[in-house]
Amino acid sequence: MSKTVREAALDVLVKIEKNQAYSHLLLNETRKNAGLDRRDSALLTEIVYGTIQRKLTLDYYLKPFIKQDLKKLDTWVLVLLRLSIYQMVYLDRVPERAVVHEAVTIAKKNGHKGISGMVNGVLRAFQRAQRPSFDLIKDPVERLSIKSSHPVWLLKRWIDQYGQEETEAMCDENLLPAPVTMRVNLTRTTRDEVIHQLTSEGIEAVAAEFTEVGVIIEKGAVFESDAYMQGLITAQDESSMMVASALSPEPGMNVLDTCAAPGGKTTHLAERMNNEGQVLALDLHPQKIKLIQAQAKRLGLSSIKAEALDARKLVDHADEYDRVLVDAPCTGFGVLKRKPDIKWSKTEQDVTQIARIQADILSAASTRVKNGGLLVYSTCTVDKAENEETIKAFLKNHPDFSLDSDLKNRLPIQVLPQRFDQGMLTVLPQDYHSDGFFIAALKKQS
Ligand SMILES: C[S@@+](CC[C@H](N)C(=O)[O-])C[C@H]1O[C@@H](n2cnc3c(N)ncnc32)[C@H](O)[C@@H]1O
Repeated sequence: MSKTVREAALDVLVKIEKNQAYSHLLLNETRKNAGLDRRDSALLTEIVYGTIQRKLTLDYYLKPFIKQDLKKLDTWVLVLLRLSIYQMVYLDRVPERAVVHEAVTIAKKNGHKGISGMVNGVLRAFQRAQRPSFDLIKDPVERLSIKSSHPVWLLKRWIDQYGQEETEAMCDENLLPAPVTMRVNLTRTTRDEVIHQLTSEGIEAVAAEFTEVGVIIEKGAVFESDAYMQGLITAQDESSMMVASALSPEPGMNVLDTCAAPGGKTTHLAERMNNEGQVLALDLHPQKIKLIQAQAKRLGLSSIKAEALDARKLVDHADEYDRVLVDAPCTGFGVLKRKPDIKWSKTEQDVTQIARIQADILSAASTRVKNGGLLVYSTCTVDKAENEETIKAFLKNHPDFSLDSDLKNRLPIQVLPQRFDQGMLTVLPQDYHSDGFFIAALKKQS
């Protein structure tokens, strides 16, 4: 029997709550399998992401109506209440009566009469009551945490690293929908031509503001478009597009991309090189190599070669490269707009643990840079322990490398002065409404 949108949303959210899946992968799979039409598919995405994104606020709203500790509720009951309240508070187009009715129907199907009665009682009482003010929360960090639905430990780190004002701006930005951004494949077309083609296919697209190869999709199923199928565009955030500018590879060069899957930056590098020279793309996970190969094929980039390898083993290799990219695995705290479950699944210990892996990859990758060549380190996190501190520790142990202050001149945007520190750039999500990102350019002595 096929599922309704809310039943599908409940299934996805319960799995994510139990840390059994990543939201974007599970949502893609559910959208494919549940046979939902485009409208229901969009509603499913909105309910799932919205409920995860606003989890702490939703629990704050729920608490006055539940006698026991929320943690003692069955996971599916708590999640059902959260997703219902999310719709009542944040989705104007869904009538509240319909939300309550469907929640009660689902509760009846999944549980016993007592549970459906409780769900009915809580949601009806919530409907009648006034929402509690956040001003009732005395502690300022806790207040921001509940209001913006970010964990306290993460806020403390950000306030320490960026100050109160930037942290609040980052929290506000993280609650906004992420833009759908495409990169134009300049080996095949121009930005104007792509926008023209997309428009003729019924897709609303405009030139991106900060990068010369970016296109923002305002409406339409871009991944089903001919322009996408013909390899004229690739999904990529504007911040992430800056990495290729930082690395500035030239046609004919020998380039190494050490953490490459699914190939967003590898393909950008090959496009910038006009498909001349070679880009060797590595990734730890053999099953991800075919993702890189598929993208290279779709975009017509024969200069890309993809292989499985733990980048930490590069010390044992002999080849040297003009340009080396370490787009390191990271906590992903810069992409909370797109992947809100990261807020709840990652811990402070993860930051420390991943910073160690980043340092090891960077150190091994640096052995493959030619004299006078360039090494770029990037992440989609805003945590300084994974960014500036990783670079500073690297420079201490590698006196043959120095920060390349010319990075600023290669970037496609006017960088906010406070975000640039010698050869290191931090983009906060609120700066350009793009992903939070870090890029450091390191030059090896000639
Ligand atoms: C941030 S993602 C890379 C995204 C990619 N550069 C892009 O633009 O599409 C980090 C990648 O590093 C890979 N990875 C993790 N540890 C690695 C290691 N020790 N060696 C090589 N790749 C690794 C992960 O599998 C993941 O695909």
